[in-house]
Amino acid sequence: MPTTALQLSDVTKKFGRQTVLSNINMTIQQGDIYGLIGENGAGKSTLMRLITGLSPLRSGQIMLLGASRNQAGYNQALQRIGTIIESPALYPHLTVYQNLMVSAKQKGVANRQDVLATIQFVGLTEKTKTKANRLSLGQRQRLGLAIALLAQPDFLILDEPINGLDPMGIIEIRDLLHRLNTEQQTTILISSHILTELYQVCTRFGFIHRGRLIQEITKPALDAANQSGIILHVADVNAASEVLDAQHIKPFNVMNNHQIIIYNNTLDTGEINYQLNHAGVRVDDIQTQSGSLETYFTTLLQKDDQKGGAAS
Ligand SMILES: Nc1ncnc2c1ncn2[C@@H]1O[C@H](COP(=O)(O)OP(=O)(O)OP(=O)(O)O)[C@@H](O)[C@H]1O
Repeated sequence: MPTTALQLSDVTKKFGRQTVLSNINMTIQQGDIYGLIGENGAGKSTLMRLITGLSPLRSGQIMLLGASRNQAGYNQALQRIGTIIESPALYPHLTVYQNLMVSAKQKGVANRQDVLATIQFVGLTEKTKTKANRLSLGQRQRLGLAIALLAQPDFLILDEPINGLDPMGIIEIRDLLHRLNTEQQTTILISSHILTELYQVCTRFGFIHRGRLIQEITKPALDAANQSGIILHVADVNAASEVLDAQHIKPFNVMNNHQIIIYNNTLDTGEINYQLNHAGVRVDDIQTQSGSLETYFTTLLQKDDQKGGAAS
């Protein structure tokens, strides 16, 4: 039986009259790398701030590593997590080593060897004596990650940790997270707008839209759902939809004025092309492809919008 690392039950958050999070129910098992996906303003950071105690919880329940958000034990649970929420808070005029030492002292884990080992782990050994304000954005992100890792957390909560990194930097952070997860069984909650990257890193996904968690799905289930897709570019999506309906070609989704996705790439594209042409619908392009996390996400949002979903 997997052990639950984090459980949110009916978590709602309001700023004034605006409901920013609405009845969030979310589960992260120990060992998960859980990707939190949502558009700008969907509520990802707010959720992470609630979990990490940076924002008061007034409605709902959060259980973190067995401790309830409303009880004293929660502070001990928080000591077992490492976080990057928004930009890592660094002392610009202190060196990499000094920044880490300050944090290590605050966390009660100040030990020169451990600090140096953490610097090495995130690939900053050459920058040990460099001041934080002389680091590149990617190096600052890595320093932030090093600070999060100092107390050897069981659980990492990372809000946009690969923001602004170059491709090599992204790969390095990906490897690092994989290593933490496999070698130290660290559970990870991570948000990013770079969905191709999240897809590579995560074992589960949660999709948040306008403050509601509209779906949680494991990577294998996502792959299964994503397996097939025929992308049609047509002159008239309404006419094309009628033909697809009439021919019982389904399921499909109209993506925009010119694009339809048929979620079944075992169908014969030549036959579909023929049927559409036969009905007088101009087909500009037709191709099969494996679905991406991005396609899955945008389709999910569109379906949710069609249902009229909103937090308030
Ligand atoms: N302190 C605050 N006071 C009032 N409104 C806030 C506050 N913090 C966030 N919000 C609002 O809550 C909503 C969700 O913001 P949040 O930062 O959680 O989104 P996000 O999903 O992290 O977005 P992004 O991807 O852009 O970082 C937004 O509409 C935002 O304006």
